[in-house]
Amino acid sequence: MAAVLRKLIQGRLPALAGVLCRRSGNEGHLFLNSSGSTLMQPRCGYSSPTESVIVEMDKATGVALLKLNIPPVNSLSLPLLTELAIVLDKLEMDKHCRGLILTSAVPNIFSAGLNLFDMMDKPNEHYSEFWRAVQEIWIKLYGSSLANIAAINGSSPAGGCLLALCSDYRIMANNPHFTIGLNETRLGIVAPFWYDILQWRVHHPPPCLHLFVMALVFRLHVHHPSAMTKVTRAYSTELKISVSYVKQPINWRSHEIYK
Ligand SMILES: CCCCCCCCC/C=C/C(=O)SCCNC(=O)CCNC(=O)[C@H](O)C(C)(C)COP(=O)(O)OP(=O)(O)OC[C@H]1O[C@@H](n2cnc3c(N)ncnc32)[C@H](O)[C@@H]1OP(=O)(O)O
Repeated sequence: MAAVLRKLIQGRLPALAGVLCRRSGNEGHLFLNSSGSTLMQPRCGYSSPTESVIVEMDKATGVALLKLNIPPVNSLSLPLLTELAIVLDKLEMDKHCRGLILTSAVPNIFSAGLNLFDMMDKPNEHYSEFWRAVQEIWIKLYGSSLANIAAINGSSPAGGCLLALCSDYRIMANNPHFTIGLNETRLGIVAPFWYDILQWRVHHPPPCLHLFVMALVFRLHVHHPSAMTKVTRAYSTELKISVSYVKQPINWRSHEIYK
């Protein structure tokens, strides 16, 4: 909670909002179209060594666009998880970076979840390393001090859904062919209890959070800059409560769904 409040105080969420709303047209503006592709003009960029994670940093706003880039399905293999962790660490340490948007460079797929081949026919040491890497990504994204949004521009089953749930907010392309959810139960993989809680929070967001983000997405700021300021001021208390709700420490004993 402290981390989220810190983001709010440091103005990181509004910074991210600025990227979503600042300019009209396609220039510097991120949105998802019906095919799920993201449009944004980067100011400068760098990539992880194997380009499995492409990073486009908008220096003007301090918001980094991260595109997962492992065709055919962005499955979360040990190398991809490791590179993503390195990129997240770099951004966290970059004092110019204020927020990130996680999306995919692979058409129609956000992420197919954990790489199935990393979970079979491997020595025990591999499993330890793999699950440690999974856990690390969850901790880095959920505990990040940067404001982060998942721009889900394709199907996102299982671990792909987990990536999205770790973000502060999710926007998914409106395409009936794109699916999201926990299909891994069919494979006998039991999702941990906190996964449940994350989903519950996503399905029961405080109304104010929606109001705020929707206002941004519909570019209230572009068409009515003063209205956006009014919304932010009028709901400042609710907004703080909403934002602090996004990443509460998870304590299943005290959570509503376990009472
Ligand atoms: C404390 C911390 C604890 C943390 C604990 C956290 C718990 C998290 C639990 C998470 C568990 C998981 O993620 S388990 C993973 C579950 N994921 C899945 O079951 C994904 C299933 N895949 C799909 O639904 C589909 O593939 C989908 C992504 C929609 C794309 O469909 P398409 O028709 O476009 O493509 P396909 O033809 O199916 O797939 C293209 C190729 O990609 C391969 N492929 C697809 N998914 C793959 C995958 N996950 N891993 C590897 N390879 C995959 C296929 O075999 C094909 O390979 P070729 O035939 O060689 O071309």
